[in-house]
Amino acid sequence: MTRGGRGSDPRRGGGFQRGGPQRGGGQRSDAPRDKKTRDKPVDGARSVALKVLRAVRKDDAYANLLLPRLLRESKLDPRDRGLATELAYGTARSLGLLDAVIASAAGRPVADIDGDLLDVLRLGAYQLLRTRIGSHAAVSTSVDLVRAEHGTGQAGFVNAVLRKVSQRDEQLWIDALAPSMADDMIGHLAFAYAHPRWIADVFADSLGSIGELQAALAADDDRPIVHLVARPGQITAEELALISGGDEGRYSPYCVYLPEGDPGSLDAVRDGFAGVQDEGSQLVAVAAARAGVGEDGGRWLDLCAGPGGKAALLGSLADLDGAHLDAVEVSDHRAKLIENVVDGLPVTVHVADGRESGLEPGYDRVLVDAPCSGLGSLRRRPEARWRRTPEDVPALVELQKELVTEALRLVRPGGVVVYSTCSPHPAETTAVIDAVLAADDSVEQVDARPLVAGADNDASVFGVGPHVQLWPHRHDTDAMFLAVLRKK
Ligand SMILES: C[S@@+](CC[C@H](N)C(=O)[O-])C[C@H]1O[C@@H](n2cnc3c(N)ncnc32)[C@H](O)[C@@H]1O
Repeated sequence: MTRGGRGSDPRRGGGFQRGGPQRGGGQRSDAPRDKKTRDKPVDGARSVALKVLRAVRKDDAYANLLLPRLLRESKLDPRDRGLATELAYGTARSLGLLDAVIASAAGRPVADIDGDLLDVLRLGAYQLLRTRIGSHAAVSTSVDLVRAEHGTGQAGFVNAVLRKVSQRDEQLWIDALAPSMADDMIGHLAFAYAHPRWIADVFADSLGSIGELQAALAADDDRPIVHLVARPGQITAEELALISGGDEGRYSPYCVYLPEGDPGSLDAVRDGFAGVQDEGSQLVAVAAARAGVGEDGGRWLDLCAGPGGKAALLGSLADLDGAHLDAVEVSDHRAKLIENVVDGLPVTVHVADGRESGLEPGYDRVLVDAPCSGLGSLRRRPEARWRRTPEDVPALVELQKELVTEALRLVRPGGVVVYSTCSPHPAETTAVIDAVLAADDSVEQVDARPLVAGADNDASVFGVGPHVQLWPHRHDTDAMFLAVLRKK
């Protein structure tokens, strides 16, 4: 490992002011690099992870969309692909914790560190604090990445900061930097499990106990296994489990858990008999298809349908039932994505605002899978927790209420509206339902639990009802919320 020049090793005590490296380090340098250092090969898995982190920071990229493309284009072997995935997603999830540690080790706020160097520091700090990768490998590969792009001076800065980070393990850094449990339990857990404080507050409001909050935050940090949906009428979950080597789901009759392997390599997925879909999302579509409506006239509606996961499942069920699904989506691009997944099904896609779709009332079943903060799928969207802000929520709540109100106008008496969010935020879930029920006495809420429990489960695994709030730590699903409303 290169030591990075005079005074860059914090354990030797030289070159640091107030516990941090020299002020000059970490700022962009245009100094020419010599060919020898520039050409030193860098680690392939870490390069891919770094590209993802950089695109997330600079271009607002989505890690879970970009990484699979970069992996396909790379020549990495399966082991290195796994490492790149762990490093890109793990680092993107842990940013708040990593930045606090880096700022302390560097002796300056991360906002004062060059963004490109900060990406490398985050990647290195993640390896040091949250993986079993040895500190020598974590530091030296980070130094190589910087040297290849920026030359020896900046590499020295990164070397110095990471060596300082490596002097404590994660728990010691948490002890040093997080609020104490005695003073601020939620603040402590938010820091330790790398969640913004406001999200930990929201989860605490919804869960009501510190023990459960800790379990929920920890579950967001676990890498979730892939859930497959077996499209009804095309393949059964039993068959899909057999050919994929997975296990049938606990709640959804169409779900298969795929603990390992690339779902894209399965013929059933390539041929459209199966898809990737969280079991919680499947249950929303299942509830919409199962809810009692008396005689079903076969007019079904999905009012917020893009990119089409639930529309594809509902469309398959509609096909088996002799029904037809109208799928509304405001975004042209996302409407095209729906078209791709409902090909051959009795589904018509409409590009329209769900609040004024122009569709005729009289639907038997309407699904409102509303645009929301997405706080329920943080484990599947690594960087999302650091992008969302509490200020995003009020406008979403307004839109959610307007969409349910319109859905209730479009449903016939005796028909049902299923309202769902991929968020456990009480403002987006129970408060929306309470407001709708208070405003319209022609609407009643139906117990959603028996609709999702399946034959083998007691409805009480979904709480006290009448709505269902799923959680990763309780149900191994995304934290989907669903409520079923019937027009009297
Ligand atoms: C949570 S996503 C729906 C996910 C979808 N049901 C699925 O399973 O794939 C919400 C969708 O609503 C769309 N949307 C947002 N505002 C809308 C509006 N006013 N009318 C209709 N769709 C809207 C968004 O573009 C987004 O595609």
